[in-house]
Parts: sequence; structure tokens; C-alpha cells
Amino acid sequence: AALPAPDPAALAARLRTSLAQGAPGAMARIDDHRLSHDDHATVYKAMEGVADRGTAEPMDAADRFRIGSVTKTFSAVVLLQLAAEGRVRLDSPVDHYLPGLLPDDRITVRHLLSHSSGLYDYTSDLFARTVPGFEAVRTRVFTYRELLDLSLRHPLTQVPGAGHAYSNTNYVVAGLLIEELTGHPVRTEYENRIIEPLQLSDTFYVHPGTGIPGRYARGYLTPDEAEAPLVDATEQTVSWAQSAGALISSTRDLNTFLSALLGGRLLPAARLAEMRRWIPAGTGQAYGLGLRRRDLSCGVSVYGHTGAVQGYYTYAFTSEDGRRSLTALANVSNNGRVHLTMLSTLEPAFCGKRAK
Ligand SMILES: CC1(C)S[C@@H]2[C@H](NC(=O)CCCC[C@H](NC(=O)C[NH3+])C(=O)[O-])C(=O)N2[C@H]1C(=O)[O-]
Repeated sequence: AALPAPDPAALAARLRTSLAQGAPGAMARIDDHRLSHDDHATVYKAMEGVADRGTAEPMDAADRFRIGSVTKTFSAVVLLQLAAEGRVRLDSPVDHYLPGLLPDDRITVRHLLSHSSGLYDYTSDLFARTVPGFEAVRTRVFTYRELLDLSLRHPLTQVPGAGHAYSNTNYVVAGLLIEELTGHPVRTEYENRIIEPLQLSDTFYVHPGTGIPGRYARGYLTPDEAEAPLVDATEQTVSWAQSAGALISSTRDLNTFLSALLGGRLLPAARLAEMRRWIPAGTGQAYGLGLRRRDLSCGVSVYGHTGAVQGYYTYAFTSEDGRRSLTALANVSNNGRVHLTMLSTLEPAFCGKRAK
């Protein structure tokens, strides 16, 4: 079905609303291949505010940033490629590959990737107090085992497979599984299977480094205390997340990645179909394997992931056929109003003037 043309003016207006709600800067890029039969894309860029509050450097759509849980889609693609190669079975217990690691041998690889394992999310403890929690881990380097141990202090939150229960722990175990199956660090697998084949020259896994290569937007964390000043959260290891959230990328590269994924250029059709077996995850949204589906007001569904890492809110989605992609970024976090406004950029991007 034809998508309505994007409404760039409405998209830019929503970015300006995010600034009024506390974001120092915001940006978005749409790559639209639906207007032509060749691979030429019509590119729309919108940018508002600043990438750096100290220098007032304007936000630029080419700026790199921390993508948070959009990383989970990369990790899921690696495991689904390994499944296509016959090196892992989605419905096998994790215990088969990592004996004794988890407390319940009913937890399968599919449970991890669909967030239905019941493994407790350790970040609920780490970040109960936003700024102190962040400052306590911003330069720490965790092992996967240490993060899993933080989770296993708590019982499972549900019987494995009972439904969608989002937990970063699932993608920490997914990282352990990737390393066990391949003998390589996840960085090597991201590079060999996704970054290099798609020429994602703005995409990096620098863990445990704290810097962002090249030109980037600084990210600002909103304290829990009203009126307290923003905290510059740019430099951090993101070791609390790793294969659950430590990638760096750009609006261009995430659009290329999601367009390739939904366009069938990263996974065989049968594996992409597995990724799109949906579990309900709230009104108008569902979760597959490392992939979110959001159902928009105009009846269009879009596919991708969101990300929330200290200082950065990311929204990366594409159309059913991967021919129109949007990535939007606000360089602030812990701000619910900005989150909802940025989430609403999907509407003008995919519903155009029919957006709600
Ligand atoms: C499900 C989410 C939203 S949370 C999950 C993951 N991010 C985290 O787990 C970090 C949460 C703390 C971030 C911090 N908030 C606090 O400390 C609040 N006390 C802030 O806003 O910077 C990610 O990314 N996912 C998002 C996703 O998948 O969209």
C-alpha cells in the first residue's frame, strides 16, 4: 500500500516542541526510496537546537550518537544469522549452549530475543536514582557475568514464555551466547556481519572506551530533581549495557540498517519472518525478536527499535518493505515529555498530512 508522502514541516515542528520540553537539540533523517524505482533515495533532514550546550555548536543530522537499545536489533540479527547457518536453534534452551548459566533450563534463545524469559532487569536497581546511579557506573567496566549476577539476585519475574517482559538482561545473555557460539567478541560479529557489508561508516562498538569517534552530539541527562541542571553524560563506557545498548551510530546508518533488514538484505526470508512473530507489548505496539512494531494512526505499521541511554533518546523505524526509514534523536534523556514527542515523529514521517 502506498505510504502518504512525509510531512517534513510537521516533523520539524515536533522537534521544536522537544526543545521547548527540555531537549538541548533534536534531529531526524528520512530516507525515502518509495519515490523512485532505482535505489536513489529522497533524503529529508531536520535539525533543531544544539549538539553542544557549551559551545552552542548546532545539531547536525550527520552527528554520531549513542543508540542505546537499538543495539538489540543488531544483536538479534547476528543470532538470527547464526540460526540460518545452523549454529544455534531458537527453541533450544540457553542451557544447551551455556550450561548452568541461567537458573531455569526452560529459558530458550527465543525467550531472550523476545523479552519473554522473565529474567529480572538489573538496570531497575542500577538506575533507581537517575544521576547517582549513572555516576556510579559511567566509567565502570562490567563483565557480562557481573551484569547477569545483578539480575540473578532477583527471582524470575514470570514463567519463561508467559508474555512480553522487557529486560536488558536478555540481551546481555544474548551477547554471551554470540561470544560462545562464534569465539569472537560481539564487536567482531557486528563488524563482519552488519557494519562492513552495509558500509555503516558512522557505526562503532567501542566498549569499553568512553569516547565517540569523529563528530558527535553531546548527550544530557535530566536529573530526577525538578529544576536541577542537566548533566553532560556524553563520556561513558555503557558497560552496563554492552550487547544490550552500547553501539554508536548515526541517522543515516540506522536508516540504511533498518532498510536493509526489512528489505531482506540481512536475513533469509524465513529468519526475517521469525523476527516478525509478534508478542503484544502495549497499545499499538508489539515486540518480535529484537524488533518493535508500532501501529500508527493512519493504519501504517512501522518496524525498528527505540533507545534510551543516558543523554540520548533514539527512534529508528522503517516501513514494511524497508523503502522509507526514519531515525530521530534528541540529545536528552529521563524526560518523559520529550520521549513522547520524539515518538510522535513517526506520524508525520509515515502518515504525512494524515498524522495525528
Ligand atoms: C525500554 C527502554 C525505554 S529502557 C531500555 C534501555 N535503556 C535502559 O535500560 C536505561 C534506562 C535508564 C536510562 C535513564 N533513566 C533513568 O535513570 C530513570 N531513573 C535515562 O533516561 O537516561 C533502552 O535503550 N531501552 C529502551 C527501549 O528499548 O526503548
